[in-house]
Amino acid sequence: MNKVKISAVSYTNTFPFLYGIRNSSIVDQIDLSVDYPSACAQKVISGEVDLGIIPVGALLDLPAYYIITDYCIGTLGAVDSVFIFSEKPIGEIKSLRLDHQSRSSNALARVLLKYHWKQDVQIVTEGEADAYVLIGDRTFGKKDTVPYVYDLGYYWKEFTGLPFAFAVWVANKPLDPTFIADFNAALKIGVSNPRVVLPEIPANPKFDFDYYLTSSLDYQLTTAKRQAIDKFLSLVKTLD
Ligand SMILES: C=C(O[C@@H]1C=C(C(=O)O)C=C[C@H]1O)C(=O)O
Repeated sequence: MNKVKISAVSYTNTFPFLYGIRNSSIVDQIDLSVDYPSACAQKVISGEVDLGIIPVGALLDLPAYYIITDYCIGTLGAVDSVFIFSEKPIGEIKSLRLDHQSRSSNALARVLLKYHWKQDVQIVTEGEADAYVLIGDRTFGKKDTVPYVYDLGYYWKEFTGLPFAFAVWVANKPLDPTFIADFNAALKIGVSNPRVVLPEIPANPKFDFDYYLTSSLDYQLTTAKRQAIDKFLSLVKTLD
C-alpha cells in the first residue's frame, strides 16, 4: 500500500499529536514531515502531501478539502503563543508586519484590527512596522519583554464569544475511512494526555509548558470551534 504523505506543524503545540502518531501502528502507513504552518499549507495545496495539519487561514486556497479528525490546534481563550507585539497601544498603530510562518494568525490579526479594534492599518510582510504578528515557539518567554502584547485567541473570544481553531487536519483528497479512523485514534493517544511530551521539551524558566499544553491549548474540534472557523472564513473573505 502507498504510504499517506503527511505534513505536520513543527511547533511544540503539535508534539502531543506526534507522540500519538509515533506510538501507534499508523506510523508504518505514513511518510511524515514537519514544517512551519504556512509551509504545511503549501504542501497540501500543491499536492506534495495528501494530508496536513494546516492553518484554517489557508482553507480558502484549496479547491476541495476534507477536515478528517476530531482534533485541532485550538484554544478556548488566551492561547499564549499567537500575538501582536507592539511598541504602541493597538489604537495607535499605523502598520503591522505579518509572520511568514503563519496563515491563520496573520488573517486573524487583520480581522480583529478591522472589525474589533476598528483600525485602518497598513499591512507589510517585511521591514519596519509599529507592530508585528508572531506565532509558535518563537513567542515563548517574549511577552514580558515587549511594551504592548495582544493575545489573538483572547481577543477573538472577546470579539465573538467563541473559541478558535488555528489549524485542522485536512486532506486534499478522500482518504480510506479505515485509515482516517486509525489516524484519529492515534491523535487521541497524545491529546488525551498532552503532559506525556513534557520530558522532550527543553526547560524554559520564562514559560510554563505544562499550563500551555493542558490549558492554553485545546485540541478538541468541537461544534463551537467549527462555528468559529465558518465565522472566521466569512470575515477573511471581506479582507482586501
Ligand atoms: C497556537 C498556534 O497555532 C498555530 C497558528 C497557525 C497560523 O497562524 O497559521 C497555524 C498553526 C498553529 O501552529 C501557534 O502556532 O502558536
